Amino acid sequence: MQISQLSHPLVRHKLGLLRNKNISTQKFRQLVTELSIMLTYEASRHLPTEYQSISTWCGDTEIEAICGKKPTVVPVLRAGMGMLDGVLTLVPNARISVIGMYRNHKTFEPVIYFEKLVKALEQRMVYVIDPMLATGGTLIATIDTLKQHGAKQIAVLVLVASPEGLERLAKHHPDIQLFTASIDEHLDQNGYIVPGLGDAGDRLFGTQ
Ligand SMILES: O=P(O)(O)OC[C@H]1O[C@H](OP(=O)(O)OP(=O)(O)O)[C@H](O)[C@@H]1O
Ligand SMILES: O=c1cc[nH]c(=O)[nH]1
Ligand SMILES: [Mg+2]
Repeated sequence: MQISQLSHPLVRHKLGLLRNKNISTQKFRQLVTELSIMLTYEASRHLPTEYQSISTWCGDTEIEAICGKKPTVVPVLRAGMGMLDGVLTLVPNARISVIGMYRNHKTFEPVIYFEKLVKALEQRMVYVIDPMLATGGTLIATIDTLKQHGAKQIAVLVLVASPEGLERLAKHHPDIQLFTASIDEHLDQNGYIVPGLGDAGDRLFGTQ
């Protein structure tokens, strides 16, 4: 699995702001959007382009345009929804495939409760978005599902990843790319990332 941890000062700064438990729900959402834009910028680096002829004020010229089937972005409900605006800011024509999954509080096993995917996944770049990669169970199950439906080129965008979750995900899905703003210290006994962000879904939706 190819792992990219963003080292840009804006990413480090905004992630630091996000870790503060005293920020408002509105501020938390805004920072998640800004970080998602930067993750998308990195993750979309390898989209293919082709040359096209256009007319300009000074005559005809060749420009580069992104080509191929439109990418699909896959927010993992709920918390992944918080990253969607950021991704669509840079890739506004992306198709949206939704997977709903929550983690059982005792076993940490993922439970799938919604699935609506776009067609022709095998021809698209697939961007999976979820702020937290903790035990890795949710993303392993999400990618299992996407591959069963034909997805081949998969990149995962997370804000914070645990070393334990990364190792597990890499074992199950060595062929994917992963982009993260931070690889944190460890998981605690409740399956939370330390220092992490706390419960990202609750902080985004204001349900804590
Ligand atoms: O790597 P894992 O151990 O599987 O944990 C990570 C998952 O847990 C959180 O979702 P949660 O279950 O809290 O659902 P929510 O998004 O509805 O809050 C988070 O958004 C991930 O989807
Ligand atoms: O630290 C964690 C782990 C799982 N889900 C979260 O929202 N935060
Ligand atoms: Mg949650």
